[in-house]
Amino acid sequence: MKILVDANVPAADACFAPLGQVSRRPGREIDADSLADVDALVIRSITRLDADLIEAAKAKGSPLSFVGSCTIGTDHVDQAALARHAITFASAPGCNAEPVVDYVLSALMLACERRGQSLLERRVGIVGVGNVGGRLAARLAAMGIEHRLCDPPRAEREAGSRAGDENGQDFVELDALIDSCDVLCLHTPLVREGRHATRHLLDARRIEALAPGTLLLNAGRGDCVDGQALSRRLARGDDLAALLDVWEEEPSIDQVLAHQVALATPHIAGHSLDGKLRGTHQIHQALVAHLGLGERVSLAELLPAPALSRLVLDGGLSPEEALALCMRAVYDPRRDHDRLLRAMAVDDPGKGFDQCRASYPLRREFSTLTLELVGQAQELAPLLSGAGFQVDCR
Ligand SMILES: NC(=O)c1ccc[n+]([C@@H]2O[C@H](COP(=O)([O-])OP(=O)(O)OC[C@H]3O[C@@H](n4cnc5c(N)ncnc54)[C@H](O)[C@@H]3O)[C@@H](O)[C@H]2O)c1
Ligand SMILES: O=C(O)[C@H](O)[C@H](O)COP(=O)(O)O
Repeated sequence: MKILVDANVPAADACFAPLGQVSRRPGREIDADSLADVDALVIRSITRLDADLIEAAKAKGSPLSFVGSCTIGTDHVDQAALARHAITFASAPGCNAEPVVDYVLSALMLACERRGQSLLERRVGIVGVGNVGGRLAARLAAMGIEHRLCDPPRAEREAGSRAGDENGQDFVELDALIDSCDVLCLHTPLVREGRHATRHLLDARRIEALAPGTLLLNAGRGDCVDGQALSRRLARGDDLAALLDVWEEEPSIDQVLAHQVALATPHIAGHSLDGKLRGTHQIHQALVAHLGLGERVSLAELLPAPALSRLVLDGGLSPEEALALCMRAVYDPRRDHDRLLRAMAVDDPGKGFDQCRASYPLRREFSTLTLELVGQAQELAPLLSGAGFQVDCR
């Protein structure tokens, strides 16, 4: 069988060569011609697989019977159009939820430090409490950081049973969340229509309602926030800080907004090596199941050992200092902000955005670092393990 794989899918040969003949192509260049003789397609989020492309490929006689997206989000795929042609579809739920949470904690820590505030004393509102938002809530709870949850679809589904997360928190309405939190984190999918549509969920009215000093972070989808309204609000300079990983019109993002926000990153919140490999491997599993075969490679075989696996902490660090040190040892979001602004300055901005993602530096997850806590530093164990690190008390 012929398998076409986006050029930015890691471990494609290990996962797909045992199953057929693999060819690679940049995700934005996958068109009907390239699908003409392809049985299985493996993509990431930048390939817009809409009804027109699927119909055009089928009109060319494409034998396509499987599409796998190595991503959590699925808004780039018209699943109804695939179903009309009996094409099996699989995505990779949860594959990069952990690195998104690493990103959120690192970004919030940085923003709080810059403002001379303590992350541990802020109240975080989480919008969208699924794989990402749920894991964020769990880590915040373990770190003792106050948080509130907003997820109307879940609140509805779970009405009657206990609504809320594992820690027994109830869901609140978005407007109430905005009124009561000084940090707002968006982890919603892009839902274009229906009662719980998320396009411009944060519209001009809600952006106006954010109190001065609020930190607004979006790592869901760019269209969930009205970028123009946010840009107008930021232009007033009343101390709202926006931390954006996702943007409207990616890769040709609003250049004014990119320079107004406190942190601008090129849709890489989930781009740890671990998260990408989990995504590829989940699609490997889906494809072998589709073919009625067994797994050909395990995830453990794909994951290399981390370059930094152990750090020894002795006494003398405050909880905030220890957290910042350990987070930055694994992931420093300033690198991604600086890379993006540099890349957009020297090249066509859209190309620069894509280039930053395609050449993304190796990044591992908090859980790959073991912290050896010695003496007084052992008091930090609950906080540091709550943040997601492995902890070893001697
Ligand atoms: N920036 C990145 O790199 C990155 C990485 C992974 C995922 N994502 C995005 O984050 C989204 C969420 O990921 P996930 O794994 O948590 O997905 P998920 O499907 O597990 O959870 C999404 C949650 O959002 C809720 N939701 C839907 N509509 C809502 C609304 N109107 N208001 C509030 N909540 C609503 C759902 O009920 C669900 O609980 C993905 O769909 C993807 O678009 C981005
Ligand atoms: O939905 C997802 O999983 C994420 O948004 C993912 O990290 C997007 O990355 P891409 O597929 O564009 O490389």
